[in-house]
Amino acid sequence: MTLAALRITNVHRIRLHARGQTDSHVLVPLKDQSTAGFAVGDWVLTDLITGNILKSLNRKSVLQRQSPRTGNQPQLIAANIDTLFIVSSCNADFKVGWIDQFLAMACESGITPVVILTKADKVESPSSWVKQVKELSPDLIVEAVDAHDLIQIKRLERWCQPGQSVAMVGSSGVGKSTLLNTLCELDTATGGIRESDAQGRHTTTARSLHQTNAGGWLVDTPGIRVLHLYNAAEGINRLFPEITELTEKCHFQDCTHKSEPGCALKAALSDQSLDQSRYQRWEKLYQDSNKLSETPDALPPTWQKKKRISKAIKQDIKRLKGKPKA
Ligand SMILES: Nc1nc2c(ncn2[C@@H]2O[C@H](COP(=O)(O)OP(=O)(O)OP(=O)(O)O)[C@@H](O)[C@H]2O)c(=O)[nH]1
Ligand SMILES: [Zn+2]
Repeated sequence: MTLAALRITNVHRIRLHARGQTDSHVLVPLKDQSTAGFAVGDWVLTDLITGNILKSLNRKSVLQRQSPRTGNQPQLIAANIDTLFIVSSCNADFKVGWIDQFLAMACESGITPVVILTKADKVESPSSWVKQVKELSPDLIVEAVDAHDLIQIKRLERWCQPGQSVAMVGSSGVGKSTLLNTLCELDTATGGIRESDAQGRHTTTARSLHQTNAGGWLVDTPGIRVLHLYNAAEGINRLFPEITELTEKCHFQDCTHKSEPGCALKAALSDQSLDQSRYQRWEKLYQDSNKLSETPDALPPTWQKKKRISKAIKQDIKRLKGKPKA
């Protein structure tokens, strides 16, 4: 038996591609293993003689979404990732809700999010685009670049050093393949699996792991156009810490922040100590993450809870009635 730790570079329906120190391997999972259980970026202990995967090594992080096919099952996007490049462009209307979902997904997994705005060469003032994104979250890292420009792309290399792994997400046409080609010096033909779409445009279709010029790893994740968060309550909480803090002060532990008395969120909205737009973004993320979730992060009031609410209201009324008149 010759053992080696290999890193999964591509996941196909019946086989996996993996890389060792210097060579590439094709692995066929055993009968009790399914390729769906592996993610690009996974480390596997393999017997090089038989090609059998003996063990999947523990993941330090995992990016996953709700499977678009099976609903509430998780679908693995990538594993062992340190940084998530959320790619948008300076000449497209970037959708705040879309960026928020990826921010929550990164926060959930303990991955550093970095927003990359491509096509900075096509606009007069890239800084105004950067400012718009920075308004989403005070600590958010945002970089505006021309994805073709090797010198500008050097700014992204601090996340691509040896031992580091980056995953890249973004809608079609924002410049992910261009970034991949510049960061990894690939030519388009080897940059990924590309197919023509209905308009005859070339588009990348498979997730894959590539070594960057700086010595790290980059996972391209084409085809992630719709994202339904999977188990992202913790990520949403981390993204909106001031709202999380308020929800802990609500009178009812399972407050839905709709009509309950003693809701700290509603109080903060009415005295304007809570930013309305951040509240709306938080609410949208929660609603989206609960749409398909098997174990919703926030449940609607149950009959027990309604009963407790009406009891609390009755107690309040009684207390007020009992108060001596001033
Ligand atoms: N001027 C300019 N053009 C860019 C930049 N980034 C990408 N492009 C161009 O935009 C077009 C789409 O870029 P791609 O890199 O193929 O986009 P993609 O995100 O990989 O698209 P899919 O493969 O469909 O997911 C190409 O014609 C690129 O040359 C940039 O920073 N500046
Ligand atoms: Zn509340």
